[in-house]
Amino acid sequence: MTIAAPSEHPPPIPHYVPAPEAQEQLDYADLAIIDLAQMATPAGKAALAIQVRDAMREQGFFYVINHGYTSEQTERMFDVADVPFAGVGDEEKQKYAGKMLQTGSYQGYKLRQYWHIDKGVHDQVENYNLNRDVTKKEHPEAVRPLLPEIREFSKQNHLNVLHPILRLLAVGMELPEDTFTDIHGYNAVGESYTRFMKYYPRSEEEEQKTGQVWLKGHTDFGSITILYSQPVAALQILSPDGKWRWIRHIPNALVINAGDALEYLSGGFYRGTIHRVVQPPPSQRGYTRLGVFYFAMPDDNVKLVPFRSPVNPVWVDRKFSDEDAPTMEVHRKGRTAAYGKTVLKKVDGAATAGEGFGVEEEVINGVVIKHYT
Ligand SMILES: O=C(O)CCC(=O)C(=O)O
Ligand SMILES: [Fe+2]
Repeated sequence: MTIAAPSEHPPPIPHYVPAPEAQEQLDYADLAIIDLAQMATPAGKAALAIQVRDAMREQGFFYVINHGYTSEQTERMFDVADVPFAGVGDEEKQKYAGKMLQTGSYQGYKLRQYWHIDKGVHDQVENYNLNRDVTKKEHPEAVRPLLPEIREFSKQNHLNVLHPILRLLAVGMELPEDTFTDIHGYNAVGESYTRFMKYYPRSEEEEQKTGQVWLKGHTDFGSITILYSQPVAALQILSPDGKWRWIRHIPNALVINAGDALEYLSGGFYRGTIHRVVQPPPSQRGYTRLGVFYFAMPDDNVKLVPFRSPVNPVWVDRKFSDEDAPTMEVHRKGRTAAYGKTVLKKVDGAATAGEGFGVEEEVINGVVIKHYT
């Protein structure tokens, strides 16, 4: 399959109108805003490296602005993102469903009700995932004319967002600037991918049984997650003081966080921050919530062993030794196949996450994975 260059006149598609911004005063996380335009000068870059290092170590989440896409381009991507959901019928969706359990890969649809959330309640969220090499799989008919744009979008995220951030993170721990970009090749074998995600309103019964949790607290398993800010408040991060705080919408900003792979590679210098998705506040209930993401991960053959650096010579609470460290391929397959499908074991939440927290565990490839409620 060959994919044409993006056309100057992209195919017309319906416009996705998101919910209005939340009316409520919510307890928002106070996150740093990283201006990538400052990368243009050496002094700006040095200052950014410090900002990114501190933001990543203190909160684990930050915003990025001036990433290269205009508001119009971002808005168009949200329209594109809705096509696999609103523009494809149920039967065709089934045909392109991902085979997570069999392949450990997310490519294709994750249909509604696939993940178990709590007390027999399953999720109400659809995903459509595409490898940055969009020719790796077949796509539903309505998506095919949009592949040139989606491929450009992945490339933009990989080269103009992910790579600059990885350079700043390497400098932040006094490693050569290309330490992390070298193992996140755009053309290498690996699964960095674009995800479109649509949450649908749930029934009152589902909300009650799950304590309004749509997606349990978790860390992402890749290295960096890029989320395109959208208006429906629902994403919360576990702040350093142990409180869940909301992520505020900043138009055309990106929300960035680290996942487990970066924690392993940095020897715990940067950590995967726990986040979850809950029912939106009353003023935004009854709307769908459309998400656009780029999930980045190291190349498949990368062994997830820490890079020692002058600021981080040893890793004290590491989960496995160098010899036992999995490759990214093994790590992602284990996490993808198991997610939402295994029986979780309840553990003493107060001891791990603080008073009032429920924690459940599962063991994947010998590593304990926690889920927080
Ligand atoms: O929908 C969101 O805002 C976050 C989703 C998320 O955490 C994930 O897909 O890993
Ligand atoms: Fe996540």
